[in-house]
Formats: sequence, structure tokens, C-alpha cells
Amino acid sequence: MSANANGFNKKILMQACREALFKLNPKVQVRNPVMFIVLIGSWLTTGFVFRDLFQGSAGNTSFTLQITVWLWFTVLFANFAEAIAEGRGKAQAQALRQTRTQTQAKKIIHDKPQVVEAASLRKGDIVLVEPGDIIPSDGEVIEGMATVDESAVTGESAPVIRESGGDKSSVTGGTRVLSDWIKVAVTANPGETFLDRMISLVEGAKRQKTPNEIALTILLVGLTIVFLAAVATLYPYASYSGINLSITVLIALLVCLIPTTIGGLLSAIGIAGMDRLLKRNVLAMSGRAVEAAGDVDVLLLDKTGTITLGNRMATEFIPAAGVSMEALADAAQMASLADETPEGRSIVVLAKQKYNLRERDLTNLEAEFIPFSAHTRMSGVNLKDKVIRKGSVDAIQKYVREKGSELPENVKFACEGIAKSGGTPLVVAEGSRVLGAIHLKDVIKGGIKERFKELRQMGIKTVMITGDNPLTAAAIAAEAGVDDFMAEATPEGKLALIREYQDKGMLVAMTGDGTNDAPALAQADVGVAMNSGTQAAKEAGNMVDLDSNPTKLIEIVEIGKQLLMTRGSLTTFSIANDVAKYFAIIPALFSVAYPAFGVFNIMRLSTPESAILSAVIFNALIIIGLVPLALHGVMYQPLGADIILRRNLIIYGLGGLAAPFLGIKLIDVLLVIFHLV
Ligand SMILES: Nc1ncnc2c1ncn2[C@@H]1O[C@H](COP(=O)(O)OP(=O)(O)OP(=O)(O)O)[C@@H](O)[C@H]1O
Ligand SMILES: [K+]
Ligand SMILES: [Mg+2]
Repeated sequence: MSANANGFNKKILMQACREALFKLNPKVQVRNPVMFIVLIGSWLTTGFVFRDLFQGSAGNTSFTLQITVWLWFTVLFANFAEAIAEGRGKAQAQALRQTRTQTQAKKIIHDKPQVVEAASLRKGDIVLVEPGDIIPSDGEVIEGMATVDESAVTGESAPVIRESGGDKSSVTGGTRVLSDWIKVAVTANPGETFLDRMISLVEGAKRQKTPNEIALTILLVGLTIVFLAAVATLYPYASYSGINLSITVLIALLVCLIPTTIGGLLSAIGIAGMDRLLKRNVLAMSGRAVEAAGDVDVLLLDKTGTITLGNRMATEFIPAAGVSMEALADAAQMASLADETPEGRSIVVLAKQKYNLRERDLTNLEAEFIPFSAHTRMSGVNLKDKVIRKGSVDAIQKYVREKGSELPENVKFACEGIAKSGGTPLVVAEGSRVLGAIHLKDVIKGGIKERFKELRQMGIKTVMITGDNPLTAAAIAAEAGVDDFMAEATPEGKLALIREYQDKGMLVAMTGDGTNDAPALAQADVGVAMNSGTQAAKEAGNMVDLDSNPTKLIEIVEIGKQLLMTRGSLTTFSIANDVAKYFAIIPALFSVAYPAFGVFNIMRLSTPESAILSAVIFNALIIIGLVPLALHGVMYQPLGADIILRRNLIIYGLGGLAAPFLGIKLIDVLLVIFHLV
């Protein structure tokens, strides 16, 4: 989705220029109070220019005109910054709208498919989707299985399988069925589908100021009021000293002193943060979620699929004493015939490869299959004459204990060995009789250890969560280098752990995909749902990863951090700038009346007018000059918060103090060269 809209093209730039003008509408502009003050100043000085033109000049019309032009530019540059940040999202929204063509749906009415408009579908309707059809709305597959091309939403062209039951049952409107057919129960009313939400999100239509942005805006408004008072008291003071400061000069002075730089770039910084996520195929439901990601203290990560590759494969059968290898393999396969988890499939394959066990005809078996659940940590099959279960060591131990038997010593021993090596042991039991163990192997992802090291440098704690036993968990945790782990976790356990950290005042991030994960996703400060996950999970989280890659949580945190750092750096720069401007201009203004001020007038600006005009021009240009930094974010490095703070204070604080002196002097020289003052 994002691949086609990278970078800025001419169209986006032109669009942003137009938008910058539209945003001059006072009703829109007032959302940005600092710029609203500049807008009022612009109108006032514009009035003075016209007064001078029609009534004859009382002062220096050329000066007033130049100040006026640059005040308008100040507002326009700020509006442009916001518009350009919104631009990419708008272009993407347009592309998405095109994919949402006038789709037709085959709605099942009285057991027969009838063609209706997709837009008429409501929650609970059942539709049939066949090869080549676009899935008309979001829903859950209730019957059948199909390969689906989700590239319209995810940009990923590899087809995915969607089927009823389990965690792969949710489908997204706008995607296309490639082969086979499915029946889908619609889960969204018109206008509320994932694609609709995505369009309004990337468009920024629903964008609201985040709490942090509101707090910063209040601070900026406070500073503006302080400077307004300062400039107002300057007037009588100056006239007392025999200096006649015109209203134009006072307005110009005010604009130079109030925090226009950060005021102008604040919303662009926020939008750009969401945009950076979108480029990585992550949809943030709110700016608040992105900010929270930047402040996260604890990352909860699943073991399987996040820290390990996730294709946990059966590699070995270890029979209990007195049980033949074939009997164990046979039972293990039988219990896995309908087990669609990667673990289950790999068991069937291993039994077939090693012991040449053929697949059986399921219908003749009269079997009732028990699917795997994270609660029971078991799966299996009930046959006419026997009951087979396979599952985690503790689950099977409990299961056979209830039937009055125990795990044989050699199985216990084998399981411990498997677990210590980082593998996952499964135990197979037929009734109360334990037949043996299965060794499931999984491999830790390359590079994950380095990522955890970076996170630690940023001061973030990583906790691995797994349904696996403590021994396996400890082995993998040590190998991957996480700070802590939780073994034999249930979905409730996850939820409780999140609350525990939150009670200590920490912000928690996690990923999840199952309906089981929904409560924890909702509780976490940053809950990233996998796009391949269930509808419930997607609704509970505050972000959706379209690539369904749980490792992306780490990138999300980095992007959030970068957003906060960018905002902090530019705020520092902006305020340092304003302070510097004060010391650059005031001596120039007063050195005429008070030659003693000349000592402070180190800048040697040519005239008081030139000083003020140069400062206004610098003030406007710095906004447009910092747009690229606001959009791309400051350089990011995984370091602790205090190191970053110190470094940014030096770079952006000192830089912000120095820049106006250099910039204003340079502009002053140019103004003189070109006879503009
Ligand atoms: N298909 C299955 N049939 C029976 N038992 C299984 C199956 N898959 C996993 N198990 C057992 O249940 C345990 C818990 O599995 P679960 O999927 O909840 O967690 P996990 O995959 O180990 O960790 P994670 O939370 O990282 O996914 C596993 O450790 C394993 O012992
Ligand atoms: K300013
Ligand atoms: Mg799992």
C-alpha cells in the first residue's frame, strides 16, 4: 500500500501550497494559537500598508510592506508544513478509495446467493465469495477455505489462506479470493469497515491533538502571552526614552519572540510520525498510541514467532519405557491429523517420513478432534475405543494424574533434556498411559539478540511470554538475551502481568493476534494487533500491523521514540532561538537612544529597521528550513533518555542560540547590498 506513495511528487507539493492558503481561514487557523496571533498581526500590518498608500505615508511604507509580506509567509510556511505532512496520507487514501470500487456481493438469502451492492451489506449478513471475487466487507469465514490476495490492503502480494475456525478466519473487505470459495459472515456496517477506517486514518480526517500536544500547545500559548505583555510594556518605555516604536515594529518584535518555529511545526511532526509508521505498514489508530510507543518502559514479546522463527517442528519421538517407537508415532500422528497448528502438521509429517505411517481416512474413524487451546495446552482426538492427548508436560501430567497415573521417569528425563536445549517437549498419552515425548525444535531469529541489546540501551525492559514450560523458556530467554520471562502463561496471566507493570507506573507494549489476546491488547498502552489475527484482536489493539510481523513492535517503539525526540529537539531549538532573537534585536532598537546599549549591539546591524526586518525574515525562513527535519525526524540512536536529553540540549539548545545571530547578520548584510533597507 505504501510502496506507491513514497517521497514527495510535484502533485503533493502543489496540493500542499493550495492547502496552505485554505488553512488561512481563521476557523482553521485558530487551532494553532501561536500562528493565529501571527495571522492577526499580518492583517493589521496589511491594513497599515493600505492606510499608508491611501492616506500618504506616516512612516516607512516600504518597511511596513516588507514586514507584512514576511508575516504572511510565516503563517503560510507553517500551514505548508502541516499540509505537506498530510499530503502523503491523502494521496494514499485516494489510492485506497480506488481499490474500493463498486463491489458486488453474493448475499445468501434463503440459502441462495443473490447479487446485491456491497454497500448495502450489514453486520450479520452472510455472503459467498468465489475465485476472482472481491470480498465485499469485513467478516469472519464461517465455511470453507480459500487463498486470498490481500495486496490491496497490505501491499504484500503473496496470497494467504483464510479458513473457518481458529485464528485465520478474519477477512478484510477489498481483498480478493484467488482460489476455492468461502462463506463470510459480515462483521462491519457500511462506513465502518477496515478500509473505511484506514482511509480516514491516513487522510488524517480524524486526527486529534494528543494529550502531549495539548500540553505543549498550552505552554506555547503561555509563552505567547508573556511575550505579548513584554512587548506591550516596551511601548511606553520606548516612548519615554524618545524612541517612537511603530505598531508594525511591535508586531514584528512579538512575532520574533513568540515560539513560532515549534508552533508552526508541531502538528507536522505528529503527522509525520504516523506517516513513518504507515510506511512500515503499521496503522496507528491514534497519535496518542504513537506517543505512548515512544514512552514505553516494558515490551512483552511472545516467544514463538516473535523471538523464535515460529515454525516449531517435530524432530524426534522418544517412547516411554516399554512402548514401541511405532506405537508412539502412530498415536502422535492420530492425535494430530486435524491439528492445523504448525506443531501438529509437523508431527504428522515426521511420523510419515520416519515411520512411513500412512494417512488415514478420517471419515471412517468416527473421530472427534479436540483442537489445541492455549488454556488447556493440549490437543488430541477421541476415538471409539480410545482417547489420545498430546500437550505440554504439565498439562499431560495433570491429565494423567486425574486418571491415577504418573509420567514415567524416562519421559520426564527426556522432556527435561529437550527443554534445557531450548526445545519444546510434548507428551503423548493414551488414556492414563503415557506413550512418550515429542521434541519440537524452534530456532531463535537472527539479529534478535542485538535488537534486545539496543532496547536495553534505550532503557526498555523486554519480557518474553510463553505458554511453554519454564525450562524451555529459560533456555530461550538466555539465548535471546531478554531481561525476564514468564512461562506457562495463559491469556489471563498476560493480562495480569500487564496490569502489574502498569500499577508500577510503567507503560507496556505488546503484540497479539488471537481472540484470547484481545483483553491484554486492550489493556496494554500500545497494543499491536496482527492483520492476520481475529477481528476481536484488531478491534482491541490501538495499532494494526498489516504485515503481521510481531517483531515490528521493536520498530514501532523506535518510531515513537524518534517522534518524541524530534518534538523535544525542535521545541528546544525554537525556544533557544526566541531568546537569542531577543538579545539580537533589542540592543539594535535601543542603541540609537542609548548609545550605552551599543556595547551590547555586538551584531552591528545596519539600522534598527534592518535589524527587525532581518529577524522577521529569519523567523519565517527557519520554519520552512526545518520542515525536512520535522518530517524525517531527528537522527535516531538507541541510547538512554538522559544521554539523549543532554546531547539534544547541546546540539539544539546551543545551536538554537547561535543560529539567529548568524542568520540575522547574514540577512542584514544582504538587505543592505540589495538596497532593501
Ligand atoms: N498443537 C499443539 N497440540 C498440543 N500441545 C501444543 C500444541 N502446540 C503447543 N502445544 C503446547 O502448549 C504449550 C503452549 O502453547 P502456546 O501456543 O500457548 O504457547 P507457545 O507457543 O509456547 O508460546 P507463545 O506464547 O510464544 O506462542 C506449548 O509450549 C506446547 O507445550
Ligand atoms: K519566533
Ligand atoms: Mg503459540
